[in-house]
Amino acid sequence: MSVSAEESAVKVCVRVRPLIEREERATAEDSVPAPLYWKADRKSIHQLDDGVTTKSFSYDRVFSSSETTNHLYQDIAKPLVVSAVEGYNGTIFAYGQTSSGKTFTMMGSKLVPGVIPLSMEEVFQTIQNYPQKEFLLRVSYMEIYNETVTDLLVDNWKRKPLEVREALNKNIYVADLTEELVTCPAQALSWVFKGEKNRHYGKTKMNEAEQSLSHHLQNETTLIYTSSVILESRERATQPPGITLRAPSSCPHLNLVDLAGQNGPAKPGRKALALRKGCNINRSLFTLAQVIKKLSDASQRGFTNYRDSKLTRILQNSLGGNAKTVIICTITMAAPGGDPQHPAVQLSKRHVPSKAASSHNAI
Ligand SMILES: Nc1ncnc2c1ncn2[C@@H]1O[C@H](COP(=O)(O)OP(=O)(O)OP(=O)(O)O)[C@@H](O)[C@H]1O
Repeated sequence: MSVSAEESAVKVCVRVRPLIEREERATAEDSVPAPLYWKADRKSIHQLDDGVTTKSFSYDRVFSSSETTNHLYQDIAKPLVVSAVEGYNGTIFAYGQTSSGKTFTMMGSKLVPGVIPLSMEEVFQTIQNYPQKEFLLRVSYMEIYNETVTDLLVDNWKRKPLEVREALNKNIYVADLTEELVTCPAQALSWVFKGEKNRHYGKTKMNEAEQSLSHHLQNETTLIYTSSVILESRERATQPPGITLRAPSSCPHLNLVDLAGQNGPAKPGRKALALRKGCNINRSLFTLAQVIKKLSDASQRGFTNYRDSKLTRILQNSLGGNAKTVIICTITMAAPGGDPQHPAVQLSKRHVPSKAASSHNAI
């Protein structure tokens, strides 16, 4: 089975989150609105300098701040989840600066479920449409921290670095990664919650005031989290009793990945180790951005070196080939966009120095 040529196997989207209270005013005492650094339309975002568009970046889709998670899910994630049940590998990435809405989009809350719980429900609902197949569903949850892979479904004291290996059939796998058998969405989600709880929050040598912004700063050293649903299936045997003729099984992976916020340039107080970690964060994200660009843009040819980082090596079978990929860049209009390392800038399909850009209808 292969992804049909007319539909692109990689979709790059942007999700704009609504402004939060602290962004709505220029300063705490001020009633003046904070400046906006971006505007958006259905397929592009535009960098603003003093309200004037300076550059525009295009994507498969831009979701405005008024579009719900469910809307985003139905539009770009559901087709990929359904394909995973049908046998394609699939990966959904959330990528964005700290506090840009990755967790809101991927995990959501009880009231507004995110892409992960919605996908779990979908998987179990969709397999009902295939009574001729038997499914064996498993969940894993790993962390890539400083280019080291660990299993977040095992207790802290038992955790050790895991090796990435290649099987005889050329499939890449993480040796000894726990895969828990699941039989309903709630059970699958409970393993994801366990993995979330075991996340690694590194501490940086920032000053007290910075530490107090802990939720944001923790992400300076929070890296890459991948929860996967492994959808092993085979046709039910229809032979008379006593004859065992088993059809070959298919075993696609549905990977749901939370990528670290971008790690900015060196800040005072950060020591050498933290800097090395920064390089490794950037290695994974840089290599991923290169791979995504090559896969999503037919004009970008050449050898794709998946081996350049742990993330792309592990996801090698799920990127390109028999696979579908969606990447959701979360942004806020209130964060400056001039940095070429900005996630949305790194992953844009194309950017145009703007004149034409200002003629787009903003959303
Ligand atoms: N689309 C949205 N609609 C409404 N609120 C949102 C949306 N996206 C994010 N938020 C809110 O913005 C805040 C930051 O979002 P969130 O925690 O998801 O960001 P994050 O990128 O996961 O941050 P961090 O990297 O620090 O973990 C939260 O209070 C969240 O509820």
